[in-house]
Amino acid sequence: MALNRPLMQKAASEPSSPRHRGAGAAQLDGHSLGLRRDSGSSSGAGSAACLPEEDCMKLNPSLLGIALRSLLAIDLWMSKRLGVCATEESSWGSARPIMKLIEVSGHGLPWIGGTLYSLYKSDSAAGQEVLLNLLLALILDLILVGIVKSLVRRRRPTHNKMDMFATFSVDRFSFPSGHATRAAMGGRFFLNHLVLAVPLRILVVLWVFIVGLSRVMLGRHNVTDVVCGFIMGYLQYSLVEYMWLSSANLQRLLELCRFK
Ligand SMILES: CC(C)=CCC/C(C)=C/CC/C(C)=C/COP(=O)(O)O
Repeated sequence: MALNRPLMQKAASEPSSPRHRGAGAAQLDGHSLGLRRDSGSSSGAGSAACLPEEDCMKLNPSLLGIALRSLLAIDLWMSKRLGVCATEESSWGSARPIMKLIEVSGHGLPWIGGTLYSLYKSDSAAGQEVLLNLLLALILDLILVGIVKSLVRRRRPTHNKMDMFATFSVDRFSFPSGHATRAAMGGRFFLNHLVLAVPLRILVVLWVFIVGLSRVMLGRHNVTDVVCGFIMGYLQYSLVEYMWLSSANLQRLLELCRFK
């Protein structure tokens, strides 16, 4: 294989090689993932034709790459079509105020504020334990979503009107949807820690899905941002359960803080 190495090195050093694209190309969107055909053909069919079969396979798009690109193309197309409340002038523009109300119901501010207020009002040890764990879960969610958003750096859909209230700078990015992670995690939290009648349990599940759908309808997110947000929020809840702080441990933690 020594004979092929210079050729392989040449191919790898082509500017059109994904490895050599700038930082902007790390952004996960339709453009950077090559929905357009590459204009530079030197690393394409032309040079691939000169290589032995196994090297050709390395340069040709893999099945996984094609599947990913197709999924992204479908995602962008579906998200654009579903973004019917993106502006007042959109086809369902009159439903925008109700969508924004749903947006507020999944925002971090009322969730964290509501939990702090309930904690202040709570006079039972069991209630305080649940609320403190919910507060920690909400903070963990903000941190994890912030980290993933700043790593993936996917831009929000072009049809989104950036008029959200109380956002962090990472919220200019869209993957994953913070509302979706919070809704999925908060929904699971409610279902597991509140004794709710069946109609209310159904309402919680419906609310989770409506929050997710409203993100796409408002044009804030692509479908995959929301689906992955749901998965991430679901898993975050499992992590919270795993790291659950009992009231005895919380007491010890508070004493430790007081001691310091
Ligand atoms: C008490 C305190 C510091 C709360 C911060 C809550 C806050 C500003 C959270 C950000 C929520 C937000 C705008 C998330 C973005 O959601 P996407 O679904 O658009 O990703």
